[in-house]
Amino acid sequence: MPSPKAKNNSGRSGSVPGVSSNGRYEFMSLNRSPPPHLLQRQGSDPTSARLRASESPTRRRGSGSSNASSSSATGGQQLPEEDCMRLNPSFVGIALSSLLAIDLWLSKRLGVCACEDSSWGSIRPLMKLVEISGHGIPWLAGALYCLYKSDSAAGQEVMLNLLMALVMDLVLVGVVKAVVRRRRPSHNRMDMFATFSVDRYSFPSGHATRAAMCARFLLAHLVLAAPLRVLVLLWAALVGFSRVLLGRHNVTDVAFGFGMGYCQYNLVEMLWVSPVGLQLLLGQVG
Ligand SMILES: CC(C)=CCC/C(C)=C/CC/C(C)=C/COP(=O)(O)O
Repeated sequence: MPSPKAKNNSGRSGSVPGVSSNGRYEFMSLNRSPPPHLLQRQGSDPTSARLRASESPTRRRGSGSSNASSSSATGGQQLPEEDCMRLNPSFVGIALSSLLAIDLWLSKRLGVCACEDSSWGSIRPLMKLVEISGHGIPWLAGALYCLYKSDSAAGQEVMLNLLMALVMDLVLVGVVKAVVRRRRPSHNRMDMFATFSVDRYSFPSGHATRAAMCARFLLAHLVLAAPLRVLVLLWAALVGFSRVLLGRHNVTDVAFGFGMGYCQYNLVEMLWVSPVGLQLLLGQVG
């Protein structure tokens, strides 16, 4: 929009704002005759001409076939579609790109253990221990071991369901990573222990999904004492936070991972294998 100052100036110097053939506002002198396509757009009434000039680019573009025909008749250029998009970006687009920019900036700032030389590089070995505590292999091995050692039907049922939950988590995270294909942050060092090929992608954080899902599982079925319940929650939060500190993930990867892991537990409850189902399963296996 032309500024009020410009409008006043135009009143004094005899200039009026107009829309040029390339879609941008420009001032032209009343002393010179305007191009024919502007003459046709503005008509004789200056008020309506100003109103038309203040319309959004999209509205201007779609305000009637007469414009298109006048522009083509006069040899004026049509505004390319992608220029219109840039001139009138959607609110959702702006919100998403802003969120992405904040995410990248924040993740880079928080990646203080990304390497030994980083500002908090000295606690990197500790963060790598936290990383291993949320890795798939110790969890799968632990659940298998407990299933093997458990002598009660109830214990076997819980461990079997935990094992299935862990496998389901690996599959779901693998699928989402393969679809989204978001690269890990540039400051990440790819020195992770035992990864699949999809683990070169960062969205969502597999450690965060597992931590959230397993925390809910433990709280629902295994850990009853209040202090231990707090410890489980702290562990899950630390696993997620360590992913960003180590530079493995952006903040949004971990946030989405926590949400996804939380929802995965609902799926585990829905697909829960009961003692009857377990007997049938074991009968078929045995
Ligand atoms: C028995 C078997 C096939 C186990 C595979 C366990 C495995 C390699 C899990 C991958 C865990 C991992 C490194 C996930 C990546 O986590 P992010 O938090 O970096 O996404």
